[in-house]
Amino acid sequence: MAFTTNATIASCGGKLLKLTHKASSTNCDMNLNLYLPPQAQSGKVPVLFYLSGLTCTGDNCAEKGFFQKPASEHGIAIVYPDTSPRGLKIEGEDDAYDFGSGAGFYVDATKEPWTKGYNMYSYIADELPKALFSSFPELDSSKVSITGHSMGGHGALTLFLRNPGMYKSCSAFAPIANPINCPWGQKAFNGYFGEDQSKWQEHDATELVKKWKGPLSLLIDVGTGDNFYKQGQLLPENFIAAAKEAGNDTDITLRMQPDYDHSYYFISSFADNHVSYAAKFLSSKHIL
Ligand SMILES: N[C@@H](CCC(=O)N[C@@H](CSC=O)C(=O)NCC(=O)O)C(=O)O
Repeated sequence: MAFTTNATIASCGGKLLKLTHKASSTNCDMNLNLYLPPQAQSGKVPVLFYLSGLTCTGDNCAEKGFFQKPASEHGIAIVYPDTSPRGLKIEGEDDAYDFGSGAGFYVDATKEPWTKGYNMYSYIADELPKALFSSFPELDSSKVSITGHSMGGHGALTLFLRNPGMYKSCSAFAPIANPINCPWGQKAFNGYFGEDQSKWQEHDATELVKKWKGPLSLLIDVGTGDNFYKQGQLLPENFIAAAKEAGNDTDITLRMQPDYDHSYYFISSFADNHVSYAAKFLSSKHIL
């Protein structure tokens, strides 16, 4: 068994499993939470990955995101991964909230010493799903969607746009939508990639959407009271403008939610909408 189950917690009629496994891409043991809805006891269930933001582990959203209730109603499993490797003993790893531990940015670092395990792109896109699908036969590997918050919203958008067909749908809460043009993204990309701007562009949702071919559906929520939005860390308008310019057949819904901030009060207020959105695409009846 690839995973150790540290706890099994009853939640909304299903089970929240607190798991640990040894990951080669991140060069350390990784913790995560997996929510199995009640429907998983009698058949395969679709899977929604939730990527968390800066400073988070898989616990923040599992505890206060309010995803389990709608996931139980729709019969969807939720995967809540960690946001970086931990304890690699890289100098400076724990010095800042927005770089290193808790801030893996869902990229594979190309700059030393971060190459030692800061490979959250490969971990989320490849190693973790493979491990989960081989250990949990109740998870349907053909029906996978992705969502995320802030740094995790950037992760959700970029993984979706870089891997056409891998995910049935994508949505995001307050995503860092144009990291190459905001302080958080510039710090992270400079740290993980160095000055190679081509690498930066490969992990920028606004650059990636310009190259997207064919129809594109997305749901994005941002709060008008979000201080990080006001400081120019999120830049959702740049993403929308790039998608329009690219002339794609787009169905991108950007909802500016009045007064909401960047916190889990915001996420929990719209979690049911994002699970329902994924459910529509994960349903076998939905035609892509
Ligand atoms: N401590 C920092 C801000 C950290 C923060 O707000 N993290 C957000 C995600 S921000 C983008 O990725 C978060 O989800 N925090 C966890 C929580 O439970 O709220 C500062 O003071 O600026």
